Amino acid sequence: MIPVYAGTHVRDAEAKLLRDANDLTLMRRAADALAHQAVVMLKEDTGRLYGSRAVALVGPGNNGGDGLFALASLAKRGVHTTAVLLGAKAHQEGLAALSRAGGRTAAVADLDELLEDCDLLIDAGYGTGARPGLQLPAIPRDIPVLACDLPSGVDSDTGAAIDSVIPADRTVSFGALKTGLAVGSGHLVSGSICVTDLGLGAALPEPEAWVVQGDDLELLLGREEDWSAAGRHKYQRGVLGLLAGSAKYPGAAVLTARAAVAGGLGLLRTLVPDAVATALTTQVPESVPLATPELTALLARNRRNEREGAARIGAWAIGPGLDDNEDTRKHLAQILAANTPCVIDAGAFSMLEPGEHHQLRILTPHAGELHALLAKAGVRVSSRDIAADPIRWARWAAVAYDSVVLLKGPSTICTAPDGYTLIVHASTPDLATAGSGDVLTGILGTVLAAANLPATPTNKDVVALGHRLTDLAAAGALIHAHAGALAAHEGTVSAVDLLQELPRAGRDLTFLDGSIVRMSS
Ligand SMILES: NC(=O)C1=CN([C@@H]2O[C@H](COP(=O)(O)OP(=O)(O)OC[C@H]3O[C@@H](n4cnc5c(N)ncnc54)[C@H](O)[C@@H]3O)[C@@H](O)[C@H]2O)[C@@H](O)CC1
Ligand SMILES: Nc1ncnc2c1ncn2[C@@H]1O[C@H](COP(=O)(O)OP(=O)(O)O)[C@@H](O)[C@H]1O
Repeated sequence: MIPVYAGTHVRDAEAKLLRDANDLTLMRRAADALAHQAVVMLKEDTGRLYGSRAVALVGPGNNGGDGLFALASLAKRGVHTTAVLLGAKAHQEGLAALSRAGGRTAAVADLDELLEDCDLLIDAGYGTGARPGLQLPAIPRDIPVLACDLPSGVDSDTGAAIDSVIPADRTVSFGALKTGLAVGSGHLVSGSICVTDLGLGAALPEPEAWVVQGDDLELLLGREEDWSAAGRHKYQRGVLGLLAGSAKYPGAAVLTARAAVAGGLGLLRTLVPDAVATALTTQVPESVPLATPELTALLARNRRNEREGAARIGAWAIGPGLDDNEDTRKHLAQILAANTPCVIDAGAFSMLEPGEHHQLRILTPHAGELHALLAKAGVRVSSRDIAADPIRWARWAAVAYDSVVLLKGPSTICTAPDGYTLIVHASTPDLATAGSGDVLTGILGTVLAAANLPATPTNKDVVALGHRLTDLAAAGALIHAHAGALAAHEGTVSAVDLLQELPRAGRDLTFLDGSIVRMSS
């Protein structure tokens, strides 16, 4: 897992470490790392370094300073370098270094002409010190872009980006991975990220979150595989209850059920409306229907916390395709009252109330659903605001609903009520396809059922269990993302494609495209 820090915290840590404002130690280290990546990109794109052309957008602060020192180092290696000054002032020592190395400066008015013959654009306009109101020049899409610390106009604390942001092919981030590069638009416009260690170490506060990597799966699942695992019977491998589907959305229940079964579940018990029952039995023959009278008896046993056996449902997956009506409200109330760990999605949100409870819950909204959940809790925030600061609003909902929240999107954010946060990067934009979220709910249900969590956590272990639940949520998102990567490898991705890749995804998760952030020193 890679720790993530708010950009302003990294800036504070850098300031703490420097003896005075004229100390250029860190800036030189940052500029060296930037120049190194520029060399790599120029060689990759043009096959040469000497005689190639690099243009940098240079802002008035230290970010611009990094860019000027990096250009100077490129100029010394035979690259034609030009610094386009965005503001009235620029870093003085950086300008002097560039001039000594034979580089030149130009005004924004000259940019279009310079870009006609340019092998690399370095975006060293604005970094962690950017304030709202920036406007950047348009850059043709075919020019490779290297961002200095973060693409200009990305909020390093939240990931919000201005409309004129220049998407980078690569970003060299200094000191630590910043939140603004890990989530939101910032993640989408930063390309491949390389983090350069500036030795900030103890000057940094606690990380704000962690980005999960493919090989973290076992750690997150916390599976204790000993010799007895092979001797487990199906009830010990996990029994999941499913409350899902409606005449309007029968497919959602089928997708969730199929995902749960493909994830390696012991047994699936299904509570679905008649309109869905036949489809479910035909398409998921492994599932066993659960009638209403049997549900009441089962839940009574759950309340007594009997550990295993056919009679116990270890976890519930609730919501995909669910209709808000009297029957489902009754069933939902019964299930929630039994305090079994559960994952709650989609159609169940309209029937959920904020407030405290004694149950381990994972809520899995997308930004639109989070907006509605927060509105019900008295918090007025638009889906757009949520996309601009997803960690903040996911945390609000986790507190309001006393639940782990898994906020879906290009970066999936899993957060516990105490603020513990994990980020899972999507492997492919193709994951945003109808039914993909239903598949995720099935995966999460299976992960929960297999985890053998206590039905009623005591106050003492509520924080630890919140973290465990967050880890499991991230594990589910990771498997989902990896299934997406495998399916995308074959072509475009549908929810059924994801299902087909699930058995493999859980097993061979060693890397995830798009989630790898390289750390260098
Ligand atoms: N603090 C340090 O010790 C280090 C900082 N480094 C670099 O320094 C950057 C932070 O430097 P700064 O704090 O100087 O901040 P920036 O260089 O990110 O931006 C601040 C400058 O931009 C101007 N500015 C910001 N928003 C504006 C707006 N909307 N319109 C017009 N002008 C605007 C400010 O007036 C100021 O001159 C980091 O991102 C990183 O690139 C690195 O050199 C490593 C060491
Ligand atoms: N732009 C995106 N790139 C990658 N993954 C995305 C993107 N947008 C959404 N996702 C993922 O796609 C899935 C969609 O879930 P959801 O919106 O619930 O779909 P549905 O309701 O149709 O099943 C989630 O796992 C989400 O994280």
